[in-house]
Amino acid sequence: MITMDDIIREGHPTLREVAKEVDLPLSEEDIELGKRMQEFLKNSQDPELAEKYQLRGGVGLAAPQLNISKRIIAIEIPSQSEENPEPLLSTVMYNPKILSHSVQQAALEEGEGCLSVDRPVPGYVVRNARITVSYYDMNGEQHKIRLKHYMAIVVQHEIDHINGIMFYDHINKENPNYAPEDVIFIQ
Ligand SMILES: CNC(=O)c1cccc(C)c1Nc1nc(N2CCN(c3ccccc3Cl)CC2)nc(N2CSC[C@H]2C(=O)NC)n1
Ligand code: NI
Repeated sequence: MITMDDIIREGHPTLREVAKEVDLPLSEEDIELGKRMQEFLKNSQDPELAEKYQLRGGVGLAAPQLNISKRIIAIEIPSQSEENPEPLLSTVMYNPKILSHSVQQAALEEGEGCLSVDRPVPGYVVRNARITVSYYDMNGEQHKIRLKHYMAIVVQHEIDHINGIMFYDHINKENPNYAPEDVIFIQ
């Protein structure tokens, strides 16, 4: 199983590379990697397993964070309500691509954290509020989905990783708490 020891930290050159597209049809290896990335996220959200294996909680993970420079990201966003246990978004995206996005922007009110960054970096990470993403799933099916707010932010954070971009690259140097007038703040 993937643990924090497998996750490379800022300063490692792979985090600044543009990752390579994966070949289709997907190889067994790439399918297995996707499954392991998703399993890590689920484990990281389980209080007992996170404690037992000292995992930091995450809702997204990109292959470059495992020192694998491939365009693969895993997203596991748990349900926010007790009634509906279904996760908000649970998928592995191969060769994800943002096809279009809103002019409207959004930012997490509390700033962003990253499993490859072992320090808090305060400031607003201003991103597109809504995006249309195409990707292949682990069965090789192509999808085109529209995401907004928290889900859109998480997917943009992970797609940044396969392009060698870190969340703090987006934080305004002069004023980390800068955000456009009409930004949507996400709790
Ligand atoms: C510096 N301030 C902060 O970190 C920060 C501080 C407060 C609130 C937010 C909202 C913050 N921000 C932030 N919190 C998260 N989590 C909250 C905890 N959660 C989680 C943890 C444990 C079990 C289950 C779960 Cl669900 C996992 C997800 N995740 C991200 N990001 C940025 S986009 C990719 C995503 C990611 O997975 N990062 C590792 N940012
Ligand atoms: Ni990250």
